[in-house]
Amino acid sequence: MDKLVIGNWKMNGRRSANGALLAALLGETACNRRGVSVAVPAVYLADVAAQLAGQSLTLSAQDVSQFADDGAYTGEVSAAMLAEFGIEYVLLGHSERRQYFGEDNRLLGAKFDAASNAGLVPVLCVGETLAEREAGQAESVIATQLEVLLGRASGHLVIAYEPVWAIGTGKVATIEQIAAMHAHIKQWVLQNAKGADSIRVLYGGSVKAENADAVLSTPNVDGALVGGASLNASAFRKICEAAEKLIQYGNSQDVNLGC
Ligand SMILES: O=C[C@H](O)COP(=O)(O)O
Repeated sequence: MDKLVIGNWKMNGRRSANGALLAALLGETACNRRGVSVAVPAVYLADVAAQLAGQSLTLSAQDVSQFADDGAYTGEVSAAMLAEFGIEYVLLGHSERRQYFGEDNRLLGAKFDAASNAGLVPVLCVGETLAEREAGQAESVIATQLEVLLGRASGHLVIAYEPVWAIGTGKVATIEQIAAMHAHIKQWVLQNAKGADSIRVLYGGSVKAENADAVLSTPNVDGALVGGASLNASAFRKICEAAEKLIQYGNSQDVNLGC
């Protein structure tokens, strides 16, 4: 059973510290393997791509331009440019980008198409705020965010469920909350986005070394999107080890949704 782990560095890093962190991760078989990736700030892509050359740990991006073709889009980074650096996954619609940059379904649809057409694997991030959850709106909010996939689902979909109230707070969602929402997401995709060959749903929101086993062994959790802990080699290694252990021994609790 695959357990994808993506470390999202967010807007963190300096060249020397990045090199030391990656050197530590590359020395760990649990981290330097297919199924583990680091999403780094765009300015460091060349550095990191060079250091990861020939390694199994892969490079991912945190965003991509909605404009597919080169042109007068100051400050943007196109999917074709990312593809030149061997990018595997590209995060789309992270809650921080929705919050600070107003990313909505229309924009994310264009980003999704640009990424897919360039051969990158989009990771569509969805998540509700605490107010939405407390109002009983969590599943409807997620369903609305998933509508980006309408007419676009094909190949191997990756979705990251990241309850906004669990990001960076140390307040990880309960296993029951995670299990319920991951099943909801997979059912929604099965019913509304029938073109998908497969769907993986990652959990993100205060995943740490101490909770990784429980989170990753939750039904319908296919991996983790890790923020803060990905900046610490020891913590990230322990999360990757938890994922690797489950790959070896399997996790047959997942609901078979036939996709
Ligand atoms: O992309 C990662 C998520 O925002 C989770 O971040 P966190 O692990 O620091 O809570």
